[in-house]
Amino acid sequence: MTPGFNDEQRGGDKSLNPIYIKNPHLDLMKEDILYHFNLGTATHDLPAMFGDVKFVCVGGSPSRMKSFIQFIAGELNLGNPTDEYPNICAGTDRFSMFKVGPVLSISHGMGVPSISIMLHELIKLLHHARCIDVTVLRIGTSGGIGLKPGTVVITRQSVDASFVPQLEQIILGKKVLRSTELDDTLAEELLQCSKQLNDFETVIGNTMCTLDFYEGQARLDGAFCSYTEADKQGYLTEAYQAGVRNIEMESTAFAAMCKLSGLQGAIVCVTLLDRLEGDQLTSSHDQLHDYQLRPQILVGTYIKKKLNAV
Ligand SMILES: O=P(O)(O)O[C@H]1O[C@H](CO)[C@@H](O)[C@H]1O
Ligand SMILES: O=c1cc[nH]c(=O)[nH]1
Repeated sequence: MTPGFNDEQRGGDKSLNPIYIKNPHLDLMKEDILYHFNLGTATHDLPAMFGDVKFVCVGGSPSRMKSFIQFIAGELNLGNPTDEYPNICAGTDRFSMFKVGPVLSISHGMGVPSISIMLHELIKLLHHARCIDVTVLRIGTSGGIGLKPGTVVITRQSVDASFVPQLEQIILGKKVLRSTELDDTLAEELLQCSKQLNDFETVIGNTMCTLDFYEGQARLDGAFCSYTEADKQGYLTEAYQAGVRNIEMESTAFAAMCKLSGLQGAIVCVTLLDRLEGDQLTSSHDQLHDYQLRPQILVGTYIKKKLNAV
């Protein structure tokens, strides 16, 4: 039996938000192997390892997620930022996972298929561990539209490449559309947090999720390109008019899967360049590193504030 979460285990308190698993087959399985995490219900005591998790921060790169756990450990006085934190998924090189106190930090690779695999296993992990009231935050990078590079965008709505707030998925050969609605209150709280920090520009806007970094994002510098600079500008201007302020590659899957599972979710991405001005990332390594820290600082401050308020 998979150790699922029910009302009784919640002590009857309906105000606590469980993780929703909508899969009757799981209950029939003797064990559940979370293959890409190298974890499983028969091999690991998931409630003991993860039962206290309240915040899960995710981002594409393993080194970013490792430095985030070091940063948050210092912020929460739970450890030293220079300490080494073990990779819980060390038995696999698909994803990296780190934990300090109630914060889990996981890499998700690039693109919707990769984050979608990670989120299936994360949602099951949180379910098996009987976690409640979990918030998931994507701390990422993106290309901005009409924003100064370094601006942080908190996603209001994640839209596809036609500016529609939906994730299109093929299941059993048929198109299934899923809503990408995010939590307005959480986005607003993060914006307020950034205003208090007063460290860098932050806006709330729509985020466009594409299936590719080059042609999918109207770049002129890929290996192939069949459109003009004017076509590119026309498309990005249309996106801007539809409320899009940044472009990345995971937000529709992130938003759809948070919504399906009842997890509170937010997407906080820094813009590395203004796509109306160019396509190549010409900023120095140090500048890009500084930009990448901004979502971490904002989300770290938010988590600290939330935990101190308890
Ligand atoms: O936010 P991170 O993880 O940096 O990911 C962004 O950067 C990658 C492309 O360079 C894409 O995966 C995009 O979503
Ligand atoms: O332009 C960019 C920069 C980062 N990530 C993206 O997906 N696009």
